[in-house]
Amino acid sequence: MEIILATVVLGILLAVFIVLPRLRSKSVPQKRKVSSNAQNKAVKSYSKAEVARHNKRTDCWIIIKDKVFDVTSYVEEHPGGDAILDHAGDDSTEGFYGPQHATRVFEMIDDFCIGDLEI
Ligand code: HEM
Repeated sequence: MEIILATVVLGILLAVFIVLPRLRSKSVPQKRKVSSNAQNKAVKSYSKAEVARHNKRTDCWIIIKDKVFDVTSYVEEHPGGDAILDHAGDDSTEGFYGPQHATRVFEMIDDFCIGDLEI
């Protein structure tokens, strides 16, 4: 009986002082990491000259309304084919908001945004 009681008390002490603090300390840095990544993403900005260096099929950045998008992974998937490369490394705002794009396309670009254009 005493042995069982001692085991239960030891188990509770272990949970309170060792297992729970570890679980808590693991979750805190994870939260910090996510928020700092999100901040970096929002703050990053690129000059026109930097964007201009990414002007090919295998490395394609475009500018849409003062934001910079890395669409390299989308070039081959683009339903409009190579039209997405017309202004690779440059301002594609006019082409992007052309009549060929349904409004749902405007929501797709967020996934490709890498930052702001330096003004
Ligand atoms: C992130 C950037 C872009 C995305 C996500 C995107 C997406 C799409 C999608 C989904 C379509 C199919 C039509 C639709 O569903 O409305 C399309 C068609 C088209 N896109 Fe884009 N597009 C992008 C950039 C551009 C740019 C910069 C141009 C430049 C002119 C362009 C030109 C076209 C053309 C001409 C079509 C029509 C294809 C056809 O119907 O024959 N797109 N695009």
